Amino acid sequence: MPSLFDGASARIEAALEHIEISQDVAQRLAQPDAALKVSVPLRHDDGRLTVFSGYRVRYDSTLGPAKGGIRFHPDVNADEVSTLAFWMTMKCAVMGLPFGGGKGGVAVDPKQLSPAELERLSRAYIDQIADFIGPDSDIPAPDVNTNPRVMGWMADQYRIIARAHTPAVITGKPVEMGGSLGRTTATGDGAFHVLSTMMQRWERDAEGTTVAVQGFGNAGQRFAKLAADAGYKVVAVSDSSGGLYNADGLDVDAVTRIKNEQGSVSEAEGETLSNADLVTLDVDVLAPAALESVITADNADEVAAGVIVEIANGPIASEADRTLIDNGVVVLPDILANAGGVTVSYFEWVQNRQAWYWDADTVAERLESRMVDATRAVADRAEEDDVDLRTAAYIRALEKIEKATAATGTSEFFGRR
Ligand SMILES: NC(=O)C1=CN([C@@H]2O[C@H](COP(=O)(O)OP(=O)(O)OC[C@H]3O[C@@H](n4cnc5c(N)ncnc54)[C@H](O)[C@@H]3O)[C@@H](O)[C@H]2O)C=CC1
Ligand SMILES: O=C(O)CCC(=O)C(=O)O
Repeated sequence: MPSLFDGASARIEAALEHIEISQDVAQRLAQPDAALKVSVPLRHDDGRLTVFSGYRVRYDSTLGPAKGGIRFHPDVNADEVSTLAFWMTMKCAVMGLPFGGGKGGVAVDPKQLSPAELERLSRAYIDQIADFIGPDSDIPAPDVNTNPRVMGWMADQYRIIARAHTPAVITGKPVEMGGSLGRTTATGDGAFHVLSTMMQRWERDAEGTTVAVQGFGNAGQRFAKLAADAGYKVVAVSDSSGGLYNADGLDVDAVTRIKNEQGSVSEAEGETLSNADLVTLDVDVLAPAALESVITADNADEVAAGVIVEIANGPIASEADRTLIDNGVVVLPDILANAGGVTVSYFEWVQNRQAWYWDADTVAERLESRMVDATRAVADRAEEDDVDLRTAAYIRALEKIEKATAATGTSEFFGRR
C-alpha cells in the first residue's frame, strides 16, 4: 500500500499532465523543507512520566512563512505530518494567502489526559519546537483534538520562552488573547461557502438536498448546522463512536447539544449506523469531516453521493480518484473546501501584527468573499482545462508557487551569498 505521502504526490503528477512547470520546482516540492521530531515528556497527575513523539514540518515557504495546525491523535506520525504540511502548502497557494505550508502533531490520545495534563503536554510541545516556529517562519494553529484553549497555552508558553509578547506566532487563540472573531467557525463556514457557490453554478436548490456528515467536531458540526439552516436535509452524522440516521432529517441543533453534553452523537435519538455505512449512504452530498483515507479503492465504487465536500484533509485516497471521476462523483477538494480555517487564521495573523482588531461582520464578509472567489477561479480553470476540480486546484496552486520561485531566482534553491 502506498504511504499517505506517496498518494498525495500523485495529485501533483495529475496536475503536471496539464501544465508545464519547472523541474526544479517539482523536485523541491517532492520533499519537505525541514522536518523536526521531538520527545514530549509529560509528568502525569499521579507522578508517572510518559514521553510522547512530537513533530513539526515546514514543507515549503516560497509564498511566505509556513502555516498549519497541530494535531493531537494516537495515529500521528512523520508521514502523516509531512503530508498534511504538503496539503497546507497547496491550500495556502490556491487561496492566495501569503503563506507556505506546515503542520505539527503529537502522537497522543488527549482523551486519556486530565485538563492539567493536557496543559502540561501543550506547553512541553512548545518548549521542544520553539526554535523551529515564529511569526515570520512557521505559524501553528488548531487541528484535530486541539482548540483555542490549547492554542492559548501554547501561545503563552512561547511568550514565556521568547520573553516577548508575540501573539502572531500562533493563530486560533482565544479571543481574549488576540484570537480572531470567527476563527472557531471558519472551517465549517468556508466549506459551506464552497458548496453554496457550486450549487449556484449548477443551478441546484438546497431545499430537499440530502447531506451526510462524517465527523461531528469543530468543522463538521458547523457545516451541518449551516446546511440544515439553509434548507438541506442533514440525514446522517457521525463521530468516532458511530453514526446517527434519520431519513426525514436530523435536528442538528439537538444532536449538537447531546454531543456536547454527553460526548457522542450516538447518544441522541435515531437509527444508528456505522461510519463505514455512512460513507456509502445514498445521499446527494457527502461531507467527510474526520480523518484521512475513509474513501479508498476498496469502497470508492460503493459511494452513492453525487457530490463530496472534503472538509477533512485527505479523506479520499488518491487511488480512489479514478473510480469516483468515472462514476460522475464531483469532489470539492480539501485544499479548497476546508481552507476557511487557514483563511481566518491569516486574518488573525494580520490583526495581531497590526494590533488592530476587526468586528465579526468584517471577518465573515472577507471570508465569504475569499472563498467564493477562490471557488469560482478553480471551477473556471476546471472548465478551461477540462479537468476535475481537484486537478484544477492543484494547477492553480502549482502555478502560483512556480511564479513566485521564478521571481525569487536561484537563491531560493541555493541560499544567499
Ligand atoms: N479545525 C480546523 O480549523 C481545520 C480542520 N480541518 C480538518 O477537518 C477534519 C476535522 O477537524 P476538526 O473538526 O478540527 O477536528 P475535531 O477534533 O474538532 O473533530 C473531529 C471529529 O471527528 C470524529 N472522528 C474521529 N475519528 C473518527 C472516525 N474514525 N470516524 C468518524 N468520526 C471520527 C471525532 O469524534 C470528532 O467528532 C480534520 O481532517 C482536520 O484536519 C481542515 C481545515 C481546518
Ligand atoms: O489555521 C491554520 O493555520 C491551519 C488549519 C489547518 O491545519 C488546516 O487547514 O488543515
